[in-house]
Amino acid sequence: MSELPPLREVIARHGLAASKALGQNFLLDEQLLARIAAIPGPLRDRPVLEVGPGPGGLTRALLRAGARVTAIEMDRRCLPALAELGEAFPGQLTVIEGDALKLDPANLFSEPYAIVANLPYNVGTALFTGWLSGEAWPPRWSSLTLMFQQEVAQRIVATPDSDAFGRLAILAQWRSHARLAMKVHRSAFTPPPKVMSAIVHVTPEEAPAGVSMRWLERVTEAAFGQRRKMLRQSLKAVPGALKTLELLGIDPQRRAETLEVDDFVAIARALTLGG
Ligand SMILES: C[S@@+](CC[C@H](N)C(=O)[O-])C[C@H]1O[C@@H](n2cnc3c(N)ncnc32)[C@H](O)[C@@H]1O
Repeated sequence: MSELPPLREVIARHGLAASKALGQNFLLDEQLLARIAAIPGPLRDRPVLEVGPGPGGLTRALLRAGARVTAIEMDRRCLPALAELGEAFPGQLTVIEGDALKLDPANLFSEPYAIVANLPYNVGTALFTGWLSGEAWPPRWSSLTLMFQQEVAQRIVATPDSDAFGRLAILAQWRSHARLAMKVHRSAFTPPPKVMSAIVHVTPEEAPAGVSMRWLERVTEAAFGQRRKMLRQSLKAVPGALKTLELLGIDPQRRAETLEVDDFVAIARALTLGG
């Protein structure tokens, strides 16, 4: 294991007081960071995209695991600390200064890459939905290992018949496997956020044939936009949807959250076929 200065020292030496505006809550416990870096599986010589490395705690864990890391960070104050880290792991770390919301990571890699990130809540959710929403499948990434507020993580892995089940679960599960990999107590962060966090791990699976993402989104948006209503009401505005329920034998008196992910896929497939 490379000898590196403790993260607290790196933060103090580079004046990296956590910025609220940038959603900075740093992880400093190196054992915890090593466990997070192990979630994607063996990383030796594997390309990894890390979004929001900050002072580099998770980054050093990924580098120690042998990954070839490309890291995107928008806080330029962190760049000297990350440059030092790069020197300790020659040839393993590339740092890009920028806003991950404005960059297409696929352009940075020539082979499948694992994405790992501990991001501010709003940025994490926006990137997550973007990475899962492309029509092209499988995606260029091989897995997502992302920290969320625990409540959001639970919505991503939710199963039917629960309040947490909705658009996010369907987006994450209809052609991927999503699991809650680790809960992280708020006290693990500096400074501690108000709520608990959890890490979700997502791997792509084969996409069901004949389903367009656009139709799936349209149906789930309508169905969960009025989640307390029966489907015959909530899906009224989606052309062909009520007829499709009848053809598939889905009772229109049911509410969206009682349907399986596969039911939404079947509805979207019929609508995709119909136009
Ligand atoms: C919650 S901190 C985590 C830092 C570090 N990965 C850790 O685990 O200790 C989030 C990091 O993401 C960076 N960040 C926030 N928004 C970003 C964006 N749109 N693009 C790239 N980095 C961003 C912040 O500057 C910060 O360093």
